[in-house]
Amino acid sequence: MDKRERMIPIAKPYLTEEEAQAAYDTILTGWTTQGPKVQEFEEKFAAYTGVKYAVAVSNCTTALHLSMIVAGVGAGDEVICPSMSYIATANAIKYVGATPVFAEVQPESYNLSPVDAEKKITDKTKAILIVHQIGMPADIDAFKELSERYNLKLIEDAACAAGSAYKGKKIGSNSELVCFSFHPRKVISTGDGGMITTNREDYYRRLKLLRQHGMSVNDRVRHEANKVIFEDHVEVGYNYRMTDIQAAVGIKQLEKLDWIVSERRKVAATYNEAFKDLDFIRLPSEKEGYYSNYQSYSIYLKRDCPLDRNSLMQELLDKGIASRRGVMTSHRETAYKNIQGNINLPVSEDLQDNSIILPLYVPMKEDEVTHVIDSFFNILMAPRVLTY
Ligand SMILES: C[C@H]1O[C@H](OP(=O)(O)OP(=O)(O)OC[C@H]2O[C@@H](n3cnc4c(=O)[nH]c(N)nc43)[C@H](O)[C@@H]2O)[C@@H](O)[C@@H](O)[C@@H]1N
Ligand SMILES: O=C(O)CCC(=O)C(=O)O
Repeated sequence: MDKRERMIPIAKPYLTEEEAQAAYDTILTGWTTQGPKVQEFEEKFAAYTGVKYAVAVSNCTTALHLSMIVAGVGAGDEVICPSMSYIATANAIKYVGATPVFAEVQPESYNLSPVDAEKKITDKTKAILIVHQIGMPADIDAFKELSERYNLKLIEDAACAAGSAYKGKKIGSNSELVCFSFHPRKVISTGDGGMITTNREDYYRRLKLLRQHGMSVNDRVRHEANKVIFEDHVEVGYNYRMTDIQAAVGIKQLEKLDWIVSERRKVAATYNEAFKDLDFIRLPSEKEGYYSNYQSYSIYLKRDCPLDRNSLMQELLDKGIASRRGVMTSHRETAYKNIQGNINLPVSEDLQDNSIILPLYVPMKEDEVTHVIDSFFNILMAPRVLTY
């Protein structure tokens, strides 16, 4: 066995023979791009999240882009969002010519702070884009109240949050536009893929048009028609379709979602229990009413942690354990660094620099979990020569 095979990876999608068979069967039907499987996946996803409509797209980045358009965000507008998110969050705002205005996150949850978000509101603000970072729901009620008070649109980037819940309701049903990802680093995967959930029929209709070139009568309808029908392209749209092959996989993944989340939560609980007495770290915590799918398990290393974050990552890697740095901040990426002048986000920067994400996937064997825990202790508790 070479070293890569022995490695404990950061993540692994839970894909089985069942998903492979579903993709195989779909290929043999001869209808491979957006068609009946996409429709079935949408209906099942809408039922799962408790909304009227779901629209499948190629990934969560395109879901966010289309959501910006239907929410009416455009050139000259500002959208408040966390910098601490995968760069796709900010990019979707840029795609429509608007400006992402980065606000701080709360250190315990890695999620947008309603207090700082309110400070960033100007007369150009059109929307707030909240992110349920690494699967932990953001403070949705506070943002609903804020967006109502200032007459702003509220959009949810739930890329990481399929299967998470807020005050007893699945993420997806709490606001007008909620965007999901099925990238392989997420809890369920269709290879790549995305979904938008909404209760608004007008949004639903426009999203369906926009994802397929603004086509008034789609190919499937024309295919099945026994009368000649011609389509019109009613506005400039996009090719943001999900394929039927992906949707067939998604249907099988959705059936497993609650089970996958419960398995992920068991691993998170084992980590929490093992590390609970280490004073120099802060563990993830769920407030009352918040239910995380633990898309990632992130630990914050406090000032008195015996080892810096990057050295800890390297020593874990030397023991065959992959880890990742804390969630990135967009304002420190080259693409955003210079466009909005000096941005001061000390909490986000500190979290990015001093957090570490540990492996978590399904099925994670008991000896793998134990190896991560033991290695974490051995590395951090090893006697060290003090260099100061
Ligand atoms: C939430 C964010 O998480 C991810 O950031 P990250 O730094 O934690 O993880 P990444 O290194 O990008 O995740 C890739 C890891 O996810 C696992 N993986 C397993 N299968 C795949 C795959 O097919 N494609 C990719 N890209 N990754 C796959 C592997 O362990 C691989 O190393 C990013 O992929 C972002 O795209 C994502 N939004
Ligand atoms: O592009 C990526 O690496 C991840 C972004 C994502 O999750 C998505 O667009 O669905």
